[in-house]
Amino acid sequence: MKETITFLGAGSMAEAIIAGMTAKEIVPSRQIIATNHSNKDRLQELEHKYKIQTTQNKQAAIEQGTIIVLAMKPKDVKVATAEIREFLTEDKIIVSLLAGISTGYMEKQIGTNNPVIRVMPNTSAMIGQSATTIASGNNVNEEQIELVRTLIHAIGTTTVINEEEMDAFTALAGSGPAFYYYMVEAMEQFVIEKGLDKEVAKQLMTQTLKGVAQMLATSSDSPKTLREKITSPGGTTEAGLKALASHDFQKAVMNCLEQATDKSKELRSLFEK
Ligand SMILES: NC(=O)C1=CN([C@@H]2O[C@H](COP(=O)(O)OP(=O)(O)OC[C@H]3O[C@@H](n4cnc5c(N)ncnc54)[C@H](OP(=O)(O)O)[C@@H]3O)[C@@H](O)[C@H]2O)C=CC1
Ligand SMILES: O=C(O)[C@@H]1CCC=N1
Repeated sequence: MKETITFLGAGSMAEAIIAGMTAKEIVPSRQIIATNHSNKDRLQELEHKYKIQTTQNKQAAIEQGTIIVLAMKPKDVKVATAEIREFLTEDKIIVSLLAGISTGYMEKQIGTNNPVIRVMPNTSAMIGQSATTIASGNNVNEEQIELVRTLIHAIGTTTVINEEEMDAFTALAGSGPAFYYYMVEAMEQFVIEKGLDKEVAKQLMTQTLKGVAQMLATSSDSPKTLREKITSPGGTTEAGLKALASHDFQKAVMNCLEQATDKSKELRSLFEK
């Protein structure tokens, strides 16, 4: 691919995408540029690790990039876009990773007719396993969305959605890995309390999770049926599930997703002023 990709922001998500893209060699490493607010050490770390280019000169970073990835926190978007506006020629595609922030706001904030595509990846991009959703703004054509899809495909699956669905999909897939990790952390506590071998337990837990993911992806059974096939009457699974139900597990999970979805909306209302 001939594109040059500039990351404005060099934190966790930028690194996960850079790691995924460089591993797949979708673009040569030297065609990836990263810049940030002020952390020079971080830029050096990324340059060293992924052989990409880094710079503190935002003008140079933007001028060289054909695809500009906004990878700062929503709270920093106003300052960040103001800093680059004058260097944005209209041929550049803007990809926004920002949770909650709409393409409409981005278009207004940038104040040009640049195409804006909103992308919600997750940190599994690092190993090419992100479940990424994409929604396009007003100035985007099919070719541009396909280009970004191809690029994002290097970090996992890509699904084009309506922008109204983005808040809920941010909860499910953008934040989603953290919710699964949280469950594994609880299992780790159990492993510690029982004095089990941590390495053995880790291997068993990760293989179990991989198996579950594969079953969900390939089986024609619903999650409920899959669960029921494990649950012998009067058995161990039933005992465990009863304990989860007694702590309102389902309610807790639904509430977790509801709160994450609402926060995405709240970010929009907070920063889109
Ligand atoms: N982490 C995740 O799992 C996911 C994150 N996202 C989205 O990605 C975005 C980044 O998140 P994450 O990587 O976790 O955040 P981090 O806090 O890890 O990184 C933020 C980066 O933004 C940089 N930055 C701040 N201000 C500016 C500026 N004015 N110009 C250029 N760079 C700037 C920071 O630079 P410095 O260090 O120098 O201050 C830092 O490199 C967020 O909007 C988030 O919603 C989306 C999906 C998943
Ligand atoms: O927590 C956040 O706001 C970001 C967006 C999705 C995952 N991390």
